[in-house]
Amino acid sequence: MISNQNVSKVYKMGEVDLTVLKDLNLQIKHGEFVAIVGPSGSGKSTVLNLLGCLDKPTDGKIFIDETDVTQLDTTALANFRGENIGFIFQSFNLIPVLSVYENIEYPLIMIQNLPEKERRERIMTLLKDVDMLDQKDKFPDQLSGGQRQRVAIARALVTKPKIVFADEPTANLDTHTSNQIITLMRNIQKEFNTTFIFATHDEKIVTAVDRIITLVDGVVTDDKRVA
Ligand SMILES: Nc1ncnc2c1ncn2[C@@H]1O[C@H](COP(=O)(O)OP(=O)(O)OP(=O)(O)O)[C@@H](O)[C@H]1O
Repeated sequence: MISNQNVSKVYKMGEVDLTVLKDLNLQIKHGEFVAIVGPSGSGKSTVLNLLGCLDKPTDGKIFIDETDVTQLDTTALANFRGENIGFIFQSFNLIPVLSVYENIEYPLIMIQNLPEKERRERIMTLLKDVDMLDQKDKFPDQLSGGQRQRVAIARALVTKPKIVFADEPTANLDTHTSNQIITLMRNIQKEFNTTFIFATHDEKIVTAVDRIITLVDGVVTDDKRVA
């Protein structure tokens, strides 16, 4: 369960304070498939960055299960992120000099001390799941947008995270490929009870999720279950 209490975020812009989130109180259970929607600049990415432990709130508390992540120092936060959280971005963020296989392997080498055999098994299973086994030795610039995003999804899942945050994961993809990617994430959610939290403008994602949280000017104005 992700739960936060009175979370706010203020960015300091020189002399000016820009408040982008006010008194956020959200609870998201394990296995939920949730979209955060709202106009550009409403604070969606900020919420993802805070709940995803990439950034700290100015005020308030964020619990992921029993851990108050706002109390962790930078190293502890990075370790917590590595063990519990995966990220998918609209720009894929693959490492250009690494092959598909190596891109997926990267978080395991960075974070977890897994034996080579288990590492290989996990990567090969995921390559099959995202239907990229025959592309495993290619480099990112030799792939289509949809293929890159499938690699990014495999990379986000290789550490077996409890929660995946996806910031506009379909923004650079055509309709058909977007639908494939959404179905892939839905299947993973069902199989592993992985929580997926999207920040998106994409109607295809909005119609696929179970819950829609609307943000306007840093405030939740609507939170509804749709499935
Ligand atoms: N590091 C930062 N420093 C200062 N202001 C920031 C920073 N990051 C975001 N902002 C501002 O905070 C507000 C919310 O930004 P955020 O990216 O969370 O919105 P969003 O809803 O995800 O927008 P979009 O749909 O365009 O991606 C915006 O006004 C933005 O300019």
